[in-house]
Amino acid sequence: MEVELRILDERLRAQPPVYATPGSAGLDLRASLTAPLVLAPGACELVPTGMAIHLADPGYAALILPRSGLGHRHGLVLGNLVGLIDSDYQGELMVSAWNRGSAPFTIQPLERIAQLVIVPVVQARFREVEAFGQSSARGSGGYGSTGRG
Ligand SMILES: O=c1ccn([C@H]2C[C@H](O)[C@@H](COP(=O)(O)OP(=O)(O)OP(=O)(O)O)O2)c(=O)[nH]1
Ligand SMILES: [Mg+2]
Repeated sequence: MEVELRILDERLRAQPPVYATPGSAGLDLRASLTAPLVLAPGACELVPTGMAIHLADPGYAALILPRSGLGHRHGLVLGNLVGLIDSDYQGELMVSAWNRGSAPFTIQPLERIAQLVIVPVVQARFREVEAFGQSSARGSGGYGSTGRG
């Protein structure tokens, strides 16, 4: 699949967004910052990535996810938990960087802070009904209805 990409931060030309390994699902996103950004414990800041994509096809979306190492070891996750990039969004990709940890975390300029995963999407047609046409094994059971363990 080919996706249009705009580089908004010229420094990214030396470090373009690439899949780190042939099997990588995520494309690392860098912090388009000119100075280090200190995130106090609990702080959340919107960080630009210096790039924009246009998926164009409503059959796709992109998700912004935390990087595992930063999230687990340093508490750097996302203020929106997951970022959803619509196929018609053409603006700069933004990362809601949230320090959920107990120590300050400093984001360095151009540091890889999150990752982008492109996923297929189904836009359904919804047909209103009075009752569902088929019963299912689960029915309306949820929230632990199948028990624990
Ligand atoms: O982490 C994120 C999440 C969203 N976006 C951009 C792309 C997305 O297509 C747009 C809108 O996101 P969303 O629909 O999740 O936010 P909203 O609060 O519903 O805004 P809107 O009213 O613009 O749809 O913002 C980002 O750059 N980063
Ligand atoms: Mg929205």
